[in-house]
Amino acid sequence: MGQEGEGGASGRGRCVGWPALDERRGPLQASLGTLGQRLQPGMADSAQAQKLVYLVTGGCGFLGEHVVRMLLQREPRLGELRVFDRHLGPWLEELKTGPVRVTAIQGDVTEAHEVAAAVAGAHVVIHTAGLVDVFGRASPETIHEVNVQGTRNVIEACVQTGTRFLVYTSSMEVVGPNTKGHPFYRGNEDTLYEAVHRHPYPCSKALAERLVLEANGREVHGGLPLVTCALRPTGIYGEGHQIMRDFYRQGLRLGGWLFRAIPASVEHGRVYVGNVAWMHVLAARELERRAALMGGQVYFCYDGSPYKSYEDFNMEFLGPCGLQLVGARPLLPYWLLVFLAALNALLQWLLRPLVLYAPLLNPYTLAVANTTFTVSTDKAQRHFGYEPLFSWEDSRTRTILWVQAAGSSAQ
Ligand SMILES: NC(=O)C1=CN([C@@H]2O[C@H](COP(=O)(O)OP(=O)(O)OC[C@H]3O[C@@H](n4cnc5c(N)ncnc54)[C@H](O)[C@@H]3O)[C@@H](O)[C@H]2O)C=CC1
Ligand SMILES: CC(C)CCC[C@@H](C)[C@H]1CC[C@H]2[C@@H]3[C@H](O)CC4=CC(=O)CC[C@]4(C)[C@H]3CC[C@]12C
Repeated sequence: MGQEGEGGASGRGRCVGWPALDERRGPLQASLGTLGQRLQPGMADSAQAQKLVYLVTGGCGFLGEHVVRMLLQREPRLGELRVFDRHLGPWLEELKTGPVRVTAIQGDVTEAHEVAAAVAGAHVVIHTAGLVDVFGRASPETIHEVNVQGTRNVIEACVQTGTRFLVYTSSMEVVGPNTKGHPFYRGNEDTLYEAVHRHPYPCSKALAERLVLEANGREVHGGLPLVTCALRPTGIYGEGHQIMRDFYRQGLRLGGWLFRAIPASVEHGRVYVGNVAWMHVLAARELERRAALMGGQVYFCYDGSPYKSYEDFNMEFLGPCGLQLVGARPLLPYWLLVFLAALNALLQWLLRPLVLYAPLLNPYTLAVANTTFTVSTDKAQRHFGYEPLFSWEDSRTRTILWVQAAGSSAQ
């Protein structure tokens, strides 16, 4: 961790039941061979400084696609854009006809040699690839492998190949909500908070974030220091948000009604995907010039989206699409929700040998949705000039248009 954030909302909490980082070192060192000798990129030290090679891992995901498009629109020094993902999207083809060279790389972050090959020669890596699973679809081991070992592979690839700038997509979940349900009200990067994780997803994000921050300053091939930072978005919404689309479809199936489950007074932080992408592009752009300030730092990522409960916030989009949220108060008592969430968890465990049962409601998602967690900070603005690119009105309109289109099609 850098100068700021010591002892605060640092994400250095405990991961209950998980091994310490050092116990899971990967074989990357051995598998890299001579890759490190191919290039020694640095953004300001060559005649080619104007044209940069960017790599976006997870570039075909919800956030990744927005980062890719944002880079193409807003990074004038972009010479080549490498998009690395386990599943490449067909939309990439249309980008290949533009002025910037776009290279699609199908690969797996858990495969060290695939990561190293993609990283070699890149000036900047934006590492968004991750397994986002809070519903029990994937095993804890798989989540750890992708999110922690995958991140370790990215770091080692940077070190071995001489890539100096790494921006990591972390999550507000590395801080909380914690397992005790403590509220985090308009907190910032230094707010004291007891981060205790039990769920594999926040655990993995916290461990990965720590790896990234500790890698800041490591000597990369060629002798220069690695510069890293981590961005912690709150709950992301916008075009491509599958859970929003699922709520919309569920509401349509229920005749246009959704039923309140969470008190309106519980605030849940949300941020528009376009602004998250913009913050990544800005952070990546400024990392070299402001290495001493930004290196090893974490930044919460949020914008002017209103502070509301998870359901009331969704209604900002689903309401104009014709849905109604029934009830000024939760229709079911909280103890019953807790019971149902526990029942779902039990059923998931019992049915696992036969079928994957992974409903939205489980003890973890209930705790997250039912605990106030919002941020308010100007650290990203002070350190690298982040201001949201999209106003709340723009973000809302864009999201509504997408929900309307996605809800009625098979997108
Ligand atoms: N969705 C949200 O509300 C938030 C997401 N985040 C973080 O943002 C990042 C992106 O998340 P989303 O776009 O929401 O998820 P997503 O699932 O839409 O995107 C993740 C991408 O990573 C790729 N990926 C997964 N495993 C891979 C592997 N082994 N090798 C290569 N690629 C792999 C997937 O194919 C996918 O395209 C993640 O790191 C997540 O932890 C952080 C805060 C909030
Ligand atoms: C009626 C139920 C209790 C409503 C369930 C809603 C949940 C599915 C979602 C409520 C909050 C969401 C999470 C939150 O926005 C923060 C996140 C950050 C990430 O890094 C990944 C996604 C997520 C964990 C997000 C997942 C869905 C919710 C739990």
